[in-house]
Amino acid sequence: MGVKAKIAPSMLSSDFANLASEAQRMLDCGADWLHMDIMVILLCPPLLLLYYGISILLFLCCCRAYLDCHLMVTDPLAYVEPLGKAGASGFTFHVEVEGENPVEMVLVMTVEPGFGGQKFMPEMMDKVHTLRKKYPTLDIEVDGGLGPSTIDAAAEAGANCIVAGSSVFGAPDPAQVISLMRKSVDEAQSKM
Ligand SMILES: O=C(CO)[C@@H](O)[C@H](O)COP(=O)(O)O
Repeated sequence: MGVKAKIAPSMLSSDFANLASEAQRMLDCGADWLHMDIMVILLCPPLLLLYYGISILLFLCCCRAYLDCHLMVTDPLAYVEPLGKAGASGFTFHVEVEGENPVEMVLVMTVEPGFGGQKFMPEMMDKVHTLRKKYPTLDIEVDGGLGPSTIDAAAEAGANCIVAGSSVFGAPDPAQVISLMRKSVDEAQSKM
């Protein structure tokens, strides 16, 4: 058995006016984590900012800080090479995956960030596959376009942390979607 599946509904697809109850609903449906895009507050009208800001602060109080590294769609995998190995170029930040202060998770974006409901980019799976081969115990997260029709591609490439917004919040039975995605990750991990 490889790494544990962690299913993280993206709160970007939730009802923002009821953030706390939406979060609880997802936890009741079996979510392991709740994914929050902080960029959302930049898009809020000023009067709503305070309300959302307080909600988000309360929400974050219940969260564990996670040391991670994001790979945007156009970011090369070399960003997460160990420091000494890849060397640091003038404009590139390299992040240690192994060593004294390793990252705990690498997030491979599978859409351009901004909004939910976008199409999954299967070509990003090469990054996931390469990372998984190199780092068998690393938490590898994918975010964007994940749902019942795309989960197998991500799971088979080696992703174990799954961020999913519209497929979970838009489902008549979110618990069933969460469970299906967990099963796909568990099955893929059991073969690794
Ligand atoms: O960061 C983002 C998009 O910017 C994601 O967290 C989305 O919220 C995922 O939504 P779906 O693609 O699953 O609908």
